Amino acid sequence: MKLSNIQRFWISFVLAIPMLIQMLAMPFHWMMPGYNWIALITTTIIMAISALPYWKSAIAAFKKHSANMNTLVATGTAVAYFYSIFAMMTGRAVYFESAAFVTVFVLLGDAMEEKMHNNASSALGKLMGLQAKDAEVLRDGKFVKVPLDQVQVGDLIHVKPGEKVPVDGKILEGITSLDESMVTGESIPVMKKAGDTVIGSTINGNGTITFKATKVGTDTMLAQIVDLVKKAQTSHAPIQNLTDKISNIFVPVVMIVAIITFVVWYSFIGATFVQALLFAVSVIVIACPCALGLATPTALMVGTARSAKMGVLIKNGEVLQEVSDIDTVVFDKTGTITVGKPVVTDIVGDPTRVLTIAASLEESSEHPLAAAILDEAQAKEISPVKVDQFEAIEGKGVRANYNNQIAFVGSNRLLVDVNISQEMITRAKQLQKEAKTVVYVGLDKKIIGLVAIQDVPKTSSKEAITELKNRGLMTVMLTGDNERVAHAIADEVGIDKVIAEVMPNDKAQQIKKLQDKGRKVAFVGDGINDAPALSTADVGIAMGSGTDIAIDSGGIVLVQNDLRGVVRALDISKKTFNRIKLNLFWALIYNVVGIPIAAGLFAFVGFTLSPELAGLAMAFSSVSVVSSSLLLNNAKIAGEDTVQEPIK
Ligand SMILES: Nc1ncnc2c1ncn2[C@@H]1O[C@H](COP(=O)(O)OP(=O)(O)OP(=O)(O)O)[C@@H](O)[C@H]1O
Ligand SMILES: [Cu+]
Ligand SMILES: [Mg+2]
Repeated sequence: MKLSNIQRFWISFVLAIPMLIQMLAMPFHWMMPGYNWIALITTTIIMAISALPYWKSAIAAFKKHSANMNTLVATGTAVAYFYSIFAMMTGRAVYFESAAFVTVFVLLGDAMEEKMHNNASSALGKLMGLQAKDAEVLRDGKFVKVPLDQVQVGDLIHVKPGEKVPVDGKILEGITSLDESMVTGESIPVMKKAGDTVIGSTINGNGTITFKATKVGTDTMLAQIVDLVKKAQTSHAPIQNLTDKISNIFVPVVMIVAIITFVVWYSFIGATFVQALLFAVSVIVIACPCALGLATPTALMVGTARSAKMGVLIKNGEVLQEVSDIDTVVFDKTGTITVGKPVVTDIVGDPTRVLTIAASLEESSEHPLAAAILDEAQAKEISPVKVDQFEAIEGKGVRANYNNQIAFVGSNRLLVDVNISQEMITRAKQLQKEAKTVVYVGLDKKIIGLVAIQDVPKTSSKEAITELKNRGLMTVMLTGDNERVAHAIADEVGIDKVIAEVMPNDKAQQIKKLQDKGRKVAFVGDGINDAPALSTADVGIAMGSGTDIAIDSGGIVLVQNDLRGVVRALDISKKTFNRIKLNLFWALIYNVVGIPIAAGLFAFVGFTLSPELAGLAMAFSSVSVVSSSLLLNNAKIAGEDTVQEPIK
């Protein structure tokens, strides 16, 4: 049977109670009958079930010629324990309580960490518990209730007012509002209609919908979020390497200091062998750097869980640490700053002719601009005609044979060797200044018209960018679109710098350029075609799209398609990382101050620490570090509109 740290703590604690009573009774000169034997037996059990793992780890480290925190715990407890056995056999005073209490106190820190871990995962468990138990699924022409695990991709599901959406899917019929706060952190219900995606475990408002299941079981968004947060919580932050390094130097140094303490007290000051030994043991115990070991993981655990509740998924500790150094945020334009749903606003030239040619060519394109043109054609009841030799020219447009003539639709980069009227050029510039993307439609080496397409900024973009600028960050827009359009949109949302007319493949290169200038860059994109840019940046922030959050290239995934998530990600990461630094500082300071006291430097003013008091002080430092991490739950984060239930 393997005991948990919490169990080991309680067993040791209960067993140590007789020794506690004896310690408290000491000033009254009361001696527990048979105390030595009671202490021997209880301490032996405590050593066997609670201290042994520390000893084993210390021995394993010793064999590899290294030392760790357990080396200190093991040495301290072993010295006190074996000396006491020797003392008992030779009729001297015993110090079993030192060995016992130090073990209890070290375990207190470990047990607290375990408890915190359990709570964090049960909070995640609660998130999973939000799932519906069953679903009303269409089977053999009728909607019937089936258990959740029998729902399959493609099933048609009926959701009534107030019910939970069982799995992820796409609405086929009905209009409703959904409370998605449990997944996205957004407290305002979201309107949903046919064609929109729904997320499993969200709560239906007062409409009735029928939707088609697209993701079930472990593929659902909620399952993915839980998975991601779990991984993040057990991940490593680079600053931890520093902790390990400190421990590596620290432990041998402490052992030497302990030996010096013993020698000085015994040989030079003339203390008894036992007194000198106790000073040395106190030094070893108070130096135990377990608070140092708790500083990073506990803060990481709270920080990542907290951010997940706000719809910001930070993949690991390394990302969290990187984010706190960021000084530049680069945004993709389409779909990131803008809504990503471009609409045709103006047509220059013969509208029917221009749209017919444009739509015929765009039919084979997957570009968002193509979708806008096709929507417009459909609205005007213009049907595309078949073209041949279709060719997509990346970052420029499309070309094809239209009625045996070469036709193209695209940016001004395609305007080589073609005739264009001065009037068209002027109109194009004008439209671009209105933040509209101009697409030229050419036929047989002549521009026959323009299509102006607008993609408006999201309402939240300006606020988010202002917040980022308030925090002293430089904001940059990166786009394949025309310079004038890019500037018009940048001005609208307050972006500092524009890098326009960038070929899709060069986006990563542009980020590299900024990095070469010494900038620490975060790139925000939709994760669909900006994977290279996302992975080149120091931190890649991928905007969630629909129900898919398994975006590999981003270090951070925003569940909501909203730039305010970037601000939150930044704030939480900074706060968590600062907390880690504060924790480390306290853990270190505490050892620096504690060791001289334990070594008896203040004995001349009558101030000394017995090993068990040193153990108590050490436990106190662990407890304060854990509490400090928990306080992250209460830290204020910008834009947090709901009162969050803290994760303990
Ligand atoms: N299928 C297309 N139809 C019409 N024009 C196109 C097409 N593909 C590209 N273009 C032209 O090339 C330009 C650059 O395209 P690209 O895909 O690189 O960037 P974008 O989607 O406009 O902007 P962003 O980089 O912000 O996503 C577009 O602005 C447009 O003028
Ligand atoms: Cu410790
Ligand atoms: Mg694009």
